[in-house]
Amino acid sequence: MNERFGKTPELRTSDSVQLLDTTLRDGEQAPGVSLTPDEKADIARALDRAQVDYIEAGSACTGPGERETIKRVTSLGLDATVTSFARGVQGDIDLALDCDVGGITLVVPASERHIESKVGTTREGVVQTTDELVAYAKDHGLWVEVIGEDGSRASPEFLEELARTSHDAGADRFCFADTVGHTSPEHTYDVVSRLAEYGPTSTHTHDDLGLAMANVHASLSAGADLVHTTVNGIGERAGNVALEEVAIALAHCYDVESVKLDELYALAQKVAHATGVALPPNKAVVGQNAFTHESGIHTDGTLKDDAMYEPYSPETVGRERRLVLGKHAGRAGVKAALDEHGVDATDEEVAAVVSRVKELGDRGKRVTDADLLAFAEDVQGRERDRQVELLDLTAASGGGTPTASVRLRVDGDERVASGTGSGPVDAAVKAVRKALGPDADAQLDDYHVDAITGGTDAVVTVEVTMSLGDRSVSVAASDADITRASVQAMVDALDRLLETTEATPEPASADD
Ligand SMILES: CC(C)C(=O)C(=O)O
Repeated sequence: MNERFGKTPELRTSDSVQLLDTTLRDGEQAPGVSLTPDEKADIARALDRAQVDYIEAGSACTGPGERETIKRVTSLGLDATVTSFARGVQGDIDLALDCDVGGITLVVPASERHIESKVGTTREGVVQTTDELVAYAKDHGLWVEVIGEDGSRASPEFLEELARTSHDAGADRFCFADTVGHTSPEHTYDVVSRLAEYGPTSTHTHDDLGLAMANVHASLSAGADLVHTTVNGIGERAGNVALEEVAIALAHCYDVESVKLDELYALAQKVAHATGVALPPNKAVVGQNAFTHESGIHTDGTLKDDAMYEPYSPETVGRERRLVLGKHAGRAGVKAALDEHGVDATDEEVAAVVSRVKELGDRGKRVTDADLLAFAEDVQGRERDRQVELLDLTAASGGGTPTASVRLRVDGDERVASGTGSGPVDAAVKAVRKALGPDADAQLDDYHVDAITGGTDAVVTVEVTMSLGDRSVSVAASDADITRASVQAMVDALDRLLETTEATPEPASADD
């Protein structure tokens, strides 16, 4: 998949890398994140669709609720091996066994801090417990990975002793853990090389210094062949290494397959939605901007050759490329956007629209399709008759079922409709759809709210992207009332979409 000069670099020892995804355990330990059993089951299915090898579903020792959830995941019949986190006590292994897991990640203290201050034991005690518990778990048919917690602050000699003990007792793997995300790739390389001498080795990295990914690569070059990841990199504090970044880097730089790449975006969105941890726009692979081009130079280059400013195609990870307009827009991008909306424009007209787009962009505004089309109409001296206009909106919520009614002007006639929904915006949107009927059955592709000012009296801007057939438009509207801004944006988007349709949309019948 990679276009490079020379040979594909090889990972030193492993040409196949497995992933253990811990979104449902370490990811859920991110502050403010709590997943319902349904959400965990849903995410586990998505991880399995992506062909992740191991799914850490939670910590069975957390309580009865968590155990029910882990059981729910183990009962899904996934291809992945479902594991539970277990502390170094037999009771935790028994609780994991009650949940029918296929394996455990058995965590024992490795640094002096964890051995003495946290657990209150000795190195000898840790070695003996590890030996006994690995044997116990293996006797009960489990896949066992021993994790030396705080391994990056532990004595490398002691880690070696723990790795040797674990493998001698029958463990399937030993994991190097940079628990506080503080170590360097050089230290990681050194320690993991030593651990890999004793048997299969994994790596668990955190991003406190922004080095989680570098430490994964140091681990793999040093002989590790399993990486702990979380979707979108969520996890304790600054988070863990992100599954999607590990997977694409392995494929792109080393031609090593780990998971199904085209499932990554859907997976990222599912996790962002369930956890409430939004994707930063500039996030690698899954951020809104990862395949979006705005500047004139980049847009022009991309229109000439898709790969001009992209390392790999967006389809690889289940996404699409977007060209957007803003203060850096150039002629090629504006011309392409006008063509897309069926607007013919001379070079002079395109130049005039470019200045208007830049002017709006300079004021820090997002330039929507509706803005672009309005500029083009103005520059070309065209008057446009609106087909659909919002005349009035009333919405009620609080207590009973949220309801809304709208009065629209559609091709000169007034129409009134009402609807109910999960909230006032949903109810109002349903009322608009009812008033316009099936001909205006456009799909809402994106709905985005921004508060322009702080406080409860903030003006909000709602931006919607809607599509009808193969046409799509984005429109923004601002108001102090979020329902009104939403409905106005949607009505304006429908008006733009219906512009090229000859027919007047017929209202929905009572049964629709
Ligand atoms: C692997 C475990 C104990 C962990 O979450 C960590 O070390 O960060």
